[in-house]
Amino acid sequence: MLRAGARRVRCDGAVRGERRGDDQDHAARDLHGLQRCGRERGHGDRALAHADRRRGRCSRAHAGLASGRGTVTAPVGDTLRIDAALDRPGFRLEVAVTAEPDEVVAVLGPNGSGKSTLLGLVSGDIDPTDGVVRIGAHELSRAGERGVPPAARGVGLLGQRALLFPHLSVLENVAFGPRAQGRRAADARAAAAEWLERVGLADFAARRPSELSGGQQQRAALARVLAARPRVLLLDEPFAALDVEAAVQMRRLVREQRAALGVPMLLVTHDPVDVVVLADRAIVLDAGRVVDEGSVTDVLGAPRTPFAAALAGVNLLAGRVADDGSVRLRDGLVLHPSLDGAGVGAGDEVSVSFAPSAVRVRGIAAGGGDANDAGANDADRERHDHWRGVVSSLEPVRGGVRVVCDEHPGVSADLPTASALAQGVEPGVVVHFAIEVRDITVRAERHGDGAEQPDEPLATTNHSRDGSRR
Ligand SMILES: Nc1ncnc2c1ncn2[C@@H]1O[C@H](COP(=O)(O)OP(=O)(O)OP(=O)(O)O)[C@@H](O)[C@H]1O
Repeated sequence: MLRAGARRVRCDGAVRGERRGDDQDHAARDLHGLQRCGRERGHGDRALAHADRRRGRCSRAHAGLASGRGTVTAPVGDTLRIDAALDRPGFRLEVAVTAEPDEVVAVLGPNGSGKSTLLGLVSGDIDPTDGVVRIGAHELSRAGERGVPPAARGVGLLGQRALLFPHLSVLENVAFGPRAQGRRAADARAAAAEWLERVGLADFAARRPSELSGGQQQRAALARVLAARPRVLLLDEPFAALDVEAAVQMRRLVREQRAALGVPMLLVTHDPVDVVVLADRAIVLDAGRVVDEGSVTDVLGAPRTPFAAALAGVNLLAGRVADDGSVRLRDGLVLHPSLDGAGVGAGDEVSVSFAPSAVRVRGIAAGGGDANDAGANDADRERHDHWRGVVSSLEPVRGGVRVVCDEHPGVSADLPTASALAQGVEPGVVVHFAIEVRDITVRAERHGDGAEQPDEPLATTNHSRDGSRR
């Protein structure tokens, strides 16, 4: 069946998981090699030669997304659905994740939480132990059955390293996908030239990858993936190895292309900037389970998990709503945030989050007087929460210092370096903290869904940016 406007994709049973012929397997391996490997010198030449021979022998042999006779509909614009589990010794990934067409879902989580395993289920590197992976109505894999081979899935993968074929020109690298899919050399080159134009590399088409900067190589890799017209795009920390400027350009490029692509995308990253710039939704994995999911604003703005809090650079603390509507944190600090919309009442356990930069820090004048409190009127007290503490640590953060006090070790507060110096904020001194209550977010604490329950206040400094726990 063909649907108007849908991209026609050769199937021959591939997307139904049926056995395919040798020619197709060759082509599939070639394209998969293109997307995943590119390491082996000579692989690209051999693969191109395969593609050429294949065309001569069998005009119906296509890899991945080629169109041709006997095609079935596999439209761009299908939803990716992963409702599957994978067992390994000591680890089980069990997830239900969907990504709509034109939606970027950020996959977040600490090291070893299962992010790569999730991508592997989609790319076909790993078969599920239970469940199914689908694009639209097409099953890519089902537990216990032979899945669609990786290269026939129409899944594009852009990783940290460009992995271009070193001995091919940039143009030939990008043309590789269309050629492996059975397009004529002239067409494939024309398509490659168009993609190079789109990624701003038109003038570099004749160069070898080694003659490009890291950022340019990654742009060429993006062009190569997109020239293969994927139905799903997997982005596995694609900007992590780039310098700041190149990463900015690549993010912009991916953002520009995503609308044109109209395919579901999974983005694995440890960088909150990637999430904010590119993602529509985020899921947080921990020990193989989805422990939080929602809009980026929800997941990073009002995090439920220590990992998301660390990624977003916010304080995340556990507490309980008191009878008077205040929130008593486990370390004894009492705050008065609005509970509107949080769906919680007296006695409920909650997560409280706020940015360290939202906390004002003032040194207390010698003699114990508290300048802030002294000046605070009733209206001010209603708008702010105040507390004092003895500074236990100072650590540098961009543009300033992060202050933690003995009494509330889960609460970080940031202030400009000049301000810290001027006020004599240093370890051992007593300081005054204040926060506007409107800057505090409260969410109902979840129970029974596998979410990590913080039993201590969890400081933003407990996790490194790469997700490892310190
Ligand atoms: N090939 C493998 N064989 C056995 N166990 C594996 C294999 N690959 C990963 N694992 C284990 O599976 C679990 C999930 O690993 P995975 O690579 O998916 O995590 P991740 O979230 O991608 O981590 P990172 O952020 O470090 O890349 C870990 O416990 C890991 O040790």
